[in-house]
Amino acid sequence: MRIDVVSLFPDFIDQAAAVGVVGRARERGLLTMQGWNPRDYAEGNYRRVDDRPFGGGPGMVMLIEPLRAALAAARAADPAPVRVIYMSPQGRPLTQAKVRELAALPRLLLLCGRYEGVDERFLQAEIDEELSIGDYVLSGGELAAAVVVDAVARLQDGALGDAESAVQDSFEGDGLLDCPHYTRPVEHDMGRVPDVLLSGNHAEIAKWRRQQSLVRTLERRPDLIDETALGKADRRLLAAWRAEQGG
Ligand SMILES: NC(=O)c1ccc(N[C@@H]2CC[C@@H](O)C2)nc1
Repeated sequence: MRIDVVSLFPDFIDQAAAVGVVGRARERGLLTMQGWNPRDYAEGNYRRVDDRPFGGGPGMVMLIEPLRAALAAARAADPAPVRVIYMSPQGRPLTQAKVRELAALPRLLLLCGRYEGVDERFLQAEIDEELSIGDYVLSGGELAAAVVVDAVARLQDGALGDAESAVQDSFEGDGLLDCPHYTRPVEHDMGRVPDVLLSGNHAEIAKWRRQQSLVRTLERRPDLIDETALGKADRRLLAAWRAEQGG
């Protein structure tokens, strides 16, 4: 997968995507990235990339032309079709389902704004979709873009050592929250590892983990689960847990 990032701080993303799973995916050629700085395409000796907003008000707005030139250069760098995404609080919320959709594409281009944002005419003309990583305002789109890069990179085939671990994550596969995880030591002043995980009984371990995911999702994020839509096995696991709780 190729990801181009249009940003006034292209190195920012590069550093955020240089370590861990994403860094390894890039080393393995599973993901290639390139940054494009609109300032490199800005005219005049001040190389302006922003200007004052029509209608007044605080702050500055990013100019169309430097963005248009940077986007054109990025498009031309590779023949593959590209999905152009603008990161902003006005975008649709990023979900794991959307991440899976994006991870399957050959190319993404992430547009990162600064200041008060981008001239609306550019967005209307050039953007395929606008995405938000959450209902809060950041000083630039770069951190939001880095989130998209991380989420799609880890889903590239071969990115995670054990492909399984991508499936067990929260929101993976069935949209439930992840179960708890434990490692050595078995005994600790903070508590003991649940016996089922020490049993070697993989069927029981899988059931316990599923039950934990169901219970945690119901307790912490009931908005993510529709109990009436659960299968018989899941309903049985919940009933058993409630019985144990004396519920
Ligand atoms: N929640 C988000 O995904 C998000 C994205 C971008 C952002 N800030 C940039 C700065 C100016 C404008 O381009 C938007 N804030 C929040």
